[in-house]
Amino acid sequence: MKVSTLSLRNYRNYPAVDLATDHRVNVFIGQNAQGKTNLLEAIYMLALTKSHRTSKDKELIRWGETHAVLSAGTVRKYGDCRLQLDITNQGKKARVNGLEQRKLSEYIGTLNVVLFAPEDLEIVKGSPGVRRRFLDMEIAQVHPSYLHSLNQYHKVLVQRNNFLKSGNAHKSTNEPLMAVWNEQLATYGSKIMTRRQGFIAKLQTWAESIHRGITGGSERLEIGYLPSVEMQGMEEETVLFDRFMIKLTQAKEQELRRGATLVGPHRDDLSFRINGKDAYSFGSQGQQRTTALSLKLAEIELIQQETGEYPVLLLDDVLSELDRHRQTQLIETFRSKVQTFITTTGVEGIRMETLDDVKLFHVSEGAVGEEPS
Ligand SMILES: Nc1ncnc2c1ncn2[C@@H]1O[C@H](COP(=O)(O)OP(=O)(O)OP(=O)(O)O)[C@@H](O)[C@H]1O
Repeated sequence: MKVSTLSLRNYRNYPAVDLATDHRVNVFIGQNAQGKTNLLEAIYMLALTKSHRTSKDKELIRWGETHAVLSAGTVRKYGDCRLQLDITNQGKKARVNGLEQRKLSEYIGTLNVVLFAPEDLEIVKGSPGVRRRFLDMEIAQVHPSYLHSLNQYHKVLVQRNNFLKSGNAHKSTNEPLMAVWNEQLATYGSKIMTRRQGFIAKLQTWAESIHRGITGGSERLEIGYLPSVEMQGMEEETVLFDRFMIKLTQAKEQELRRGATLVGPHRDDLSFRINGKDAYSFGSQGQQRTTALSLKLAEIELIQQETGEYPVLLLDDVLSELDRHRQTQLIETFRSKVQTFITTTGVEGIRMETLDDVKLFHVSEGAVGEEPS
């Protein structure tokens, strides 16, 4: 999979830019705050219809404007595609080859990307919410129905939480209403959890072998799923549903007291262990960074396995943070098979001689100049 052209209109600090990006490696070079990450964010938006930096779409529209448009030409195994995303204060609309997509959740997956940025360290070091977001974004790219379950689950969760908070949930006359929400919560919740469990099992296989390669065989990475409803091995959705319902019954009194839903995938977490030790508590900064890198490289392979095509790799200012060995490992991975977009303040850290088909773009104050190839 490849992005061959990229156009931005009134996006972040870009009034208008049109780029030919039909190269294996595209490098955006520029000083700080010139708009390099904005370009990667635009590609990420075209893939996932969400920014990796903000949940407020308003921030993406150029100041003083009301409408931003992103578009890209993509080259895929089964034909080329023209993608377009319109962003206004009222919402977003996606088009594929000019045809408006009924639902954004059905559009996601048309372009697959893997982004690796300094903030990814937070997947290991940060709060459980960061890890759940990582899981959700990655699974949604390869399983569009996952996003549907997630959206439905959150709708039920909000209603159920409001009800628990209101104090009306104590009344026995309201029990039938609670029973309906419990069933919906367990239905969508068990779908989400079985998907997460399957995804993590596959991610583990890839990440463990990649991590071993990066560390020269000295470290064994294990990824664990910590679901809020106990799972025994690979679970059937129906078995999990029953257990979810039992857990909700058991938690009833506590939920009424606390005024919140205490069971379900909104409380899931992930664990990372290096040679048997928890990377969150005991990992060095370098080990945590390598763990995040292994996860991202594993995702590349996993997307290929699930979709039959390699995703586009977006590297936001990360090469300079890696030592020579890890940098080489990263470059070797994407060199032959993955189209890559890199942002950097200078090319000194990048061993250009190891790359072929590279294009340099100079980014300055919302304008992009192409260096002749
Ligand atoms: N909605 C917006 N409208 C106009 N300009 C914006 C908007 N949002 C952000 N910017 C501008 O975009 C610039 C930041 O761009 P970006 O984050 O891509 O920087 P960068 O080149 O990646 O920098 P660094 O190397 O520091 O990460 C800033 O100058 C900021 O003021």
